Amino acid sequence: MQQDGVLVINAGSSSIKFSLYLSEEGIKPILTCKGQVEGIDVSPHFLVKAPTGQVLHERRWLDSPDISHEDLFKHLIDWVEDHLGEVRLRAAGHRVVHGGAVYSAPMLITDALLDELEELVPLAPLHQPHNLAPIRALRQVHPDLIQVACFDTAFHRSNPWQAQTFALPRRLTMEGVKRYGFHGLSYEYIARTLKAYAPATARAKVVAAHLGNGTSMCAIDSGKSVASSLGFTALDGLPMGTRSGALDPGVVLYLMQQKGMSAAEIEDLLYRKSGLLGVSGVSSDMRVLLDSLEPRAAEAVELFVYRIARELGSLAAALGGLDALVFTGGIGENAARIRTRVCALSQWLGLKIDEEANEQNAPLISALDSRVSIWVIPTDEEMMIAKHTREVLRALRSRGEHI
Ligand SMILES: Nc1ncnc2c1ncn2[C@@H]1O[C@H](COP(=O)(O)OP(=O)(O)O)[C@@H](O)[C@H]1O
Ligand SMILES: CC(=O)OP(=O)(O)O
Ligand SMILES: [Mg+2]
Repeated sequence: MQQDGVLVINAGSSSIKFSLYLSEEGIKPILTCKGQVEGIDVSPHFLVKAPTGQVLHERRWLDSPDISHEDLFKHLIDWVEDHLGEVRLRAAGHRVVHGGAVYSAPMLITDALLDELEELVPLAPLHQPHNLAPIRALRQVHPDLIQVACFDTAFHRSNPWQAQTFALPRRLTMEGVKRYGFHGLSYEYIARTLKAYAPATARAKVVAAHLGNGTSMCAIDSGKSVASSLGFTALDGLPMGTRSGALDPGVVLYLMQQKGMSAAEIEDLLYRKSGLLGVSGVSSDMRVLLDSLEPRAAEAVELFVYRIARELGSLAAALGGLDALVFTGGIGENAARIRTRVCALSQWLGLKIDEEANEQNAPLISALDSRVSIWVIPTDEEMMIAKHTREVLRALRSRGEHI
């Protein structure tokens, strides 16, 4: 029997992730396989797994920094098409990092929308071009395929105006120079999953920490985002793998006026050469830093942890209290040492970790007498994209469109 499929694409700066879901009306999307090309620009590695963890396909391009995102995406899509079997591709859902001031819900992709999203490339140079390229590539080979953009900024549109506004002249705010926040698909998934684990906690005051290559934190009140650490661009807030996080804007003026740096050079410095990489001089990869004996690697880790603990205080203030902290993202889900350090610096807020549960990355890692509950929840941005894409399909069908 032929089944309908939804392809989900989450294209990042150094990886392209995909998932293929079966999509039957009234039934939760069923995952059939999940894959990713990692290490783009160094030595790409393509790996596809079944939900059981069984490896379905693997290929490496050793020392091939020249192979482009486009070539790798083509390889990925060829593999998907060869393995669709009885599945008829109904739609493709994409993570698009920046939705700007206008888009606060998943959108059906049209040429006009693509052009508008293209204008936001300067606000997310590490992500937006790679988010849009697979959409364009798929439109070329499958012009009739329904494609849906799911925005990382959308979940934060519930923020009160104070959380969205910079203290700049109003005309700039009116132009859209304001805080958008990112990692929204991840936070939406965390809010939903916490509701399943602990419904009363999910209705309370929660801070979620998405600690990955991109890192941010979000204050969630009764399931809604009220503040987050990322801003106009995905450069604000915490130090990240290669991004600086929040800076005194005077640093940018100094770099321009005293050092004569161009906008492109400053962009390169702040997006690609700063953060954990810049401070350690060793790596942007937390695993490497945690294993390193280099003192500057330890300092980079300590700065990362210090800034997370400070941000937690700030977001607790935005919430007017704190009932739960959730760790997610590659670092948040796996690095017990980082969680221990953050919680140790946050004892004053009523956090007390259970070290044994923490070592096991257990969902609930707080001690019984911790006032604030502490959780580790693996995120699933792809699942949220599949869900939103099905909702758009359903809306199109209910408008009588033949799809
Ligand atoms: N076991 C682990 N211990 C410490 N850090 C880890 C571990 N596994 C992954 N990480 C870190 O997670 C980060 C990548 O996070 P991830 O969320 O996968 O990134 P992306 O933002 O690219 O999706 C890297 O810094 C990596 O070192
Ligand atoms: C917005 C952002 O930083 O995303 P990522 O974690 O995928 O880099
Ligand atoms: Mg990520």
